[in-house]
Amino acid sequence: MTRHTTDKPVLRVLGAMSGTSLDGVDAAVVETDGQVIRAFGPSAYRPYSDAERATLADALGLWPGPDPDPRIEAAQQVVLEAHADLLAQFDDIDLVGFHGQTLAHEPRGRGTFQTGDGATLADRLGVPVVWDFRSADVQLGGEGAPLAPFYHHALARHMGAAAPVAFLNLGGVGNITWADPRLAQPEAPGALLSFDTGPANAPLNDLMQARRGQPFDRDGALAAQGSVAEGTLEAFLDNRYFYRIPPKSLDRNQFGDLPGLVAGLSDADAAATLTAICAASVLRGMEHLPEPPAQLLVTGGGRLNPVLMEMLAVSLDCPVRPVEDAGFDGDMLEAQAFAFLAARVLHGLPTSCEGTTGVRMAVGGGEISRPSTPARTPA
Ligand SMILES: Nc1ncnc2c1ncn2[C@@H]1O[C@H](COP(=O)(O)OP(=O)(O)OP(=O)(O)O)[C@@H](O)[C@H]1O
Ligand SMILES: CC(=O)N[C@H]1[C@@H]2OC[C@@H](O2)[C@@H](O)[C@@H]1O[C@H](C)C(=O)O
Repeated sequence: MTRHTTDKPVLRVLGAMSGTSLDGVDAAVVETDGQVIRAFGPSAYRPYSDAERATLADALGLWPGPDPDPRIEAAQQVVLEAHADLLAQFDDIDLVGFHGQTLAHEPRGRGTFQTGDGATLADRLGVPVVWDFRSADVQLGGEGAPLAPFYHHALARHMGAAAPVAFLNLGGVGNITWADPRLAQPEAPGALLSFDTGPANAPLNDLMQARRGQPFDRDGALAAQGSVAEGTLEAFLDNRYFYRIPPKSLDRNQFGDLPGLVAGLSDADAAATLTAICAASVLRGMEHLPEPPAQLLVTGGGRLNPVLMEMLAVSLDCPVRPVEDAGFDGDMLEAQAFAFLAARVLHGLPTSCEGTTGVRMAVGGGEISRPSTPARTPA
């Protein structure tokens, strides 16, 4: 499919994201030339089974070494099968953007590691796959994350925004993007600033699993019954991460054992305090933005938590809204981002820059794997 909007062909790209919450794989189609969003296509979700999630959780924090590690191999297999299963359901796809599952992230140390073999996936699907999006950025001195900001910039322009917009993603970890749509190119100095804000849902999920045997605090129901332990919150906010100048990024468990920090509290107070820890991290992050945004658009599962959204709304000066208010899909926005980024990689365009990851020069990260045998054409 080759329709032209700018100087690059518009492709029908399928993006897939397996996030830090370990809940499942999101997949979504975007029609794009990597610069302009032509249309949003279908999407689908494939949850991990409890056994698959346990296999992934077992491999968190592991790095590939000289000898194969069976825990990493098992995680890689889970990621491959879940993606092959889900992505095969889509028709007429020109290109796949495959994020994989982050197992470890240490940009100032050992690097960044997303498990998932794009070459095998390309063979299985019979479609070219762009993958390993983060390594090149880290190799050039960047944080390797967040990478959705170039897509956020395209969304801000797509919605016709005339003033800076902030996008807040509340997944397992939180990240924020300040995007100025008045600048046409995302890599232009001043067009973007982004960074990870702190822990978002991951510690609350871990608490719910440990204390209630539930995967998350649905609708903030437990937190709504509790009170925030202000001393614990203050102690948490002492962390030097909040004083670091962005760009900056986080590993899922970099703040240590947060459920342990609230161990002495009742279930409800512990949930309220971990929810407040997420909101307060965002407030700290907002202080680093170049100027207050006209609005804060919230994506990711945390936007569905009314207690968390209320904590944000009462403390911020700008309107706080779910991305749906701007016509976007907050469940699929990151999968769409990796579709958009895949198109950029294929077209030789950058996917990160100094304002998004701190990388020295704008870089297009991602390996392109083409199927080694042509796709079967139906008889
Ligand atoms: N109705 C709800 N009420 C409260 N929390 C919710 C609700 N729905 C989802 N969540 C939270 O959102 C999480 C999933 O968010 P999301 O799918 O954005 O994460 P992810 O993509 O894995 O994360 P990341 O962006 O860190 O990679 C769930 O684990 C849960 O904590
Ligand atoms: C290393 C890594 O996988 N980071 C994820 C994680 O989940 C949220 C936050 O931490 C963000 O930095 C990033 O994902 C999003 C999709 C990003 O790169 O924009």
